[in-house]
This record gives sequence, structure tokens and C-alpha cells, in this order.
Amino acid sequence: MSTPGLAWSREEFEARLRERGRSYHIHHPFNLMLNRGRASPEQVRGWVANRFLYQVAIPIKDAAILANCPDRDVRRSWIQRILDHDGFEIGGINDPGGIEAWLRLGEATGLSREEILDERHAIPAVRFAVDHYVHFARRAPWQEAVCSSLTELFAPEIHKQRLATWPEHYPWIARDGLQYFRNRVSQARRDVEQGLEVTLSWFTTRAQQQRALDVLQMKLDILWAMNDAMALRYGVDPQSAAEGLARAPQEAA
Ligand SMILES: O=C(O)c1cc(C(=O)O)c2c(n1)C(=O)C(=O)c1cc(C(=O)O)[nH]c1-2
Repeated sequence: MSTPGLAWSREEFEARLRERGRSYHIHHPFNLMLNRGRASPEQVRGWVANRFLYQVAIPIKDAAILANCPDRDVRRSWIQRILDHDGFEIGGINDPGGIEAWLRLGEATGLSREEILDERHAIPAVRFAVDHYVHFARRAPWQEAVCSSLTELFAPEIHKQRLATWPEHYPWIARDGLQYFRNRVSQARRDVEQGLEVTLSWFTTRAQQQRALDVLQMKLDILWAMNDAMALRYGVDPQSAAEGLARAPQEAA
């Protein structure tokens, strides 16, 4: 047990951040359904169309962090995230970026580009959850906004699950469509290194470390709430609902 009030060591603080993975949406019934191959084409499409709102918000959120950050070294590396998602054309290199990769995923599931882009399938609660993330990044100290990106600690695992299970369970999705997930496994690892370095260096008193944990929990809750909203709209099979109940986030927090 730690002494109340004393700062945790870097190692213990990092371990406490990682411990929050227990309430990551990888354990949500809707995600269990998706990654265990129990989702219908309509449920997969509903997820892809709604997650698009998150995809387009991420570079806007990262631009807000850049705008609030006076540290040039941090800005020099953080800007990579915007290029990852928006893509770029520089010096003859053309990278279409993550948003385009997500649109191709959508097309591979049978959605049209148009119906993803016009957000006709957007669920209001998903929109509110995503907007909250962007607003938080605009208003919060930039170090807290960086810390809120640390759900990416747990993202490589969820992308790897999709790569491992979707081709078998959803043979109707063209394999090329899964490229987004392949790209993110390495990008997320690099992002996490950077986000962790900022978080471990800036949140040094016990009160600040506790605040960082609260910020990370808020972001975990955003992702969980998005899944709640999609489960309500598109449904969840009883088996996934039962398996997910064993891991309700309030028990894990
Ligand atoms: O598919 C997922 O479950 C998932 C989760 C998260 C996350 O944990 O925030 C991100 C992503 N994907 C992702 O692809 C991504 O680019 C990303 C950026 C961020 C962020 O907060 O800056 N999270 C995530």
C-alpha cells in the first residue's frame, strides 16, 4: 500500500494508469459481440459509421492540443498525429491517411462513402461523447489533454483482435478494408510512448497523479458511452451482454 499524499514513483504511477485498462471498451458487450464474430452486417456497419465521428474528431482534438502547447519539442512530434489521420502530400509522397483508410473500411463493409461522410447514421449520444473529447482538449491544460489520449495504451490489443478475428468471422468484408487496423498497431505504440513520457514527467505530485488517473478515466468513459449508445441502437446478442456484465466499468474503476 502507498502512503496517502506521497507521490507515486514513475513505475507505480504508470502501473496505475495501465490498471485502468480494466474499464477499456475492449470489455464492452458491443465490442465483445464485434470481435467474437457475433455481429450482423448491420451491426458492423452501424459501428463503422458511428466510429467515423471519432476518427474525424481526432485530428481536430490534436490540433487543439498543439494550439495550447507552448513546448516546441512536444509540438514537433505531436503534429505527426494530424498527418497520420488527415494524410499528407509532401515532397512527392502521398499518404491518404487514417480517415481515408476508415472510409475504405466502411466501403469494404458495404457502406457508401457518401453515407459515412454525411453522418446520416450518427447516434446523438455518440456525437455528444465525441464532442466532449474535443471540447476537453480545447479547454484543459495541454498536459491533461495529452493524458486523455492514453486510452491508446490499450488500443493495439483491440486492433490486433480485429485483425485476428474479423477475416474468419466476417468473410464478406474485403480484407483490404482492414488496413486501418494494421496501420494503427504501430502508430498507437509510438503515440503511447510520447503520451506516457509527457504524463509521467508532468504529473509529479500525488494530487496531480490522481488528477491524471481521473482524466484517463473520463476518456475511458467516453469510449464506453459510445459503445453503450451503439448497443442501444443496434442491439447486443445475449451471450455478449452476459459476458460484458461481468466487467462493468464501475466495478473495475
Ligand atoms: O479502435 C479503437 O478502439 C480505438 C481506440 C482509441 C482510443 O483508445 O482512444 C483510438 C483508436 N482506436 C484509434 O484508431 C486512434 O487513432 C486513436 C487516437 C486516439 C487519441 O485519443 O488520440 N485514440 C485512438
